[in-house]
Amino acid sequence: MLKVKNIHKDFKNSKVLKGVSFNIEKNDNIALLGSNGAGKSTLIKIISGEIKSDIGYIETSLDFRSEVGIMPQDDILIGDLTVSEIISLKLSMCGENNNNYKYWIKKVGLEKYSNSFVESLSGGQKRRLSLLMSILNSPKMIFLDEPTTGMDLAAVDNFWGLMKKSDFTSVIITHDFNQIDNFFDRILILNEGLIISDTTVAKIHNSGKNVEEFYRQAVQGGNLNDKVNSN
Ligand SMILES: Nc1ncnc2c1ncn2[C@@H]1O[C@H](COP(=O)(O)OP(=O)(O)OP(=O)(O)O)[C@@H](O)[C@H]1O
Repeated sequence: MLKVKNIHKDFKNSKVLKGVSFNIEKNDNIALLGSNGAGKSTLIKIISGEIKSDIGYIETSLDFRSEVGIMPQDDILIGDLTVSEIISLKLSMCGENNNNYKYWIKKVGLEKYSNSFVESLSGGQKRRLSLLMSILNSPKMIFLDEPTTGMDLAAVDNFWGLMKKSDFTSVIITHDFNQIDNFFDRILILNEGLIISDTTVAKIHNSGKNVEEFYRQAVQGGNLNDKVNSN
């Protein structure tokens, strides 16, 4: 569905991405893992077109306006609109005029805030609204950058429950290792500007590890694909 080809990105003298390549196939649920500052958000911003790469390109036949949903790390919302106004705005920007959003607004638990101003929402409610904005037109593929940050426990549970019941092809940046083994089927680890591991959760489990153990070893000891694949 989408190919990431040889992406390089420098900021001033710092080489953040040094040749990142991978493919996303239909129905993949990919956890994009890496330490703070590894370049995960930068990669998502390049894929979504928010910033340009220095070298490399993205190949896809998907229409980013209507078929791809992006939830950035920082909420990009308009405070002096109401929740229902910002939803209508987003739907018209996607070229949509349907009632699908009524389904999703309930799913993220914001239905009673329809007439509230966005600026009056709490941090966790704004995060839920950002999530809603990325999925309300039922895109084929979603990129979520640390979606559960700031959410309370019930909202976090609700989020993972919603993801499990939905059939988005997804790439999610998360540090929530409690959920990774249950939800994702594929793991990408970004380390020092490169993908050091692109493997399946099934292979990790077959090697007798959980994803957290695999991740810790990968970032400490380099590429573990071979070790997992040989088991
Ligand atoms: N606009 C920018 N100008 C200069 N440096 C930047 C810019 N955006 C990101 N960086 C730097 O690029 C590096 C990667 O940042 P990025 O936000 O992509 O990391 P991340 O893996 O998403 O981290 P985290 O897990 O903390 O969110 C960091 O060192 C950051 O300071």
